[in-house]
Amino acid sequence: MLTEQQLHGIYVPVVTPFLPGGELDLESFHKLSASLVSQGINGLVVNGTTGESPTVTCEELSLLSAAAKSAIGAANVPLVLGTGTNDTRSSVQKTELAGKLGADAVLAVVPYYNKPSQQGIVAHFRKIAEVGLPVIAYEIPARTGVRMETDTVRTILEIDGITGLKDCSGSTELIDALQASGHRKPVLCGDDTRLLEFMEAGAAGGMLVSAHVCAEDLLTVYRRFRSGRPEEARTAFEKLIPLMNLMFEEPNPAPVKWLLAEAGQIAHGTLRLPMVEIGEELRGKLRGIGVLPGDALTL
Ligand SMILES: O=C(O)C1=N[C@H](C(=O)O)C[C@H](O)C1
Repeated sequence: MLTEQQLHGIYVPVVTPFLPGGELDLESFHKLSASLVSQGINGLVVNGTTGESPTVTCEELSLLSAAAKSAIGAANVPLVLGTGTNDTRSSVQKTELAGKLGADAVLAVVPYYNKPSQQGIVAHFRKIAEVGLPVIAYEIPARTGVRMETDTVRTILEIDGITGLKDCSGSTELIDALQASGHRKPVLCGDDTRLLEFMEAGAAGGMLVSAHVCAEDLLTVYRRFRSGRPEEARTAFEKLIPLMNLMFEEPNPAPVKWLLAEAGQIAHGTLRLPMVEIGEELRGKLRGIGVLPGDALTL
């Protein structure tokens, strides 16, 4: 079970590779996960936003979880499964399933689309936490359509079993307020280009789609910062920003899937509708960024 101390560093919300017909490509998933683990990442997140969770069935989640566990092997890398939906009952059922599958924690997004009140959001997280598996609450208002107030986040972080927060709120306002009021549960940054800004504000690391492509570089940034070398961390980090920006020039995970397929790290860049492949213009920009085979970024 994930502890607060383990919720630090660079977590990777791994893509869910599909075959051209849309079926799971477990072979690519296993290969990619094993490669990320061997690069020293601090946590593997399956079925997050980047994993196209709205399209993944419970049966598929079970297969992905087994493949992820096999890829992790004996490494000390926590497995986090995305179980959040906009229906509390189904989020609880998926979290129970995650427990049976041997996950170390779950990632539960703020309910999207149905626009719950702040009290409703707290009640949702209480129910999920009651399952007994560590929960990482996931704030991403640009996707969910509802923003948690700071007091709501404080209340949620005080619930037993809520281990920390993944913050994709778009600024450090929330983490600044949490730090100012003495809240110490770990916060992971989910906005790739803001990782350093968040760590300066007290974040324990990041859960970042870019880590598929530059895990070792992000780990270098993280370690330099944590060992008291912020300027060296910044020098390394700034080199990654153009790549990170391209990862969001079309909706995530389409850019990263295209790049991983082009680099031969997954067999196909297939997405499930309503996500579609990136266009020619972005392909050209990604080809020019210097991360395809033989072009590794060096910090
Ligand atoms: O899947 C995730 O976890 C992430 N989702 C964010 C998004 O898709 O907007 C981005 C972040 O890098 C990780």
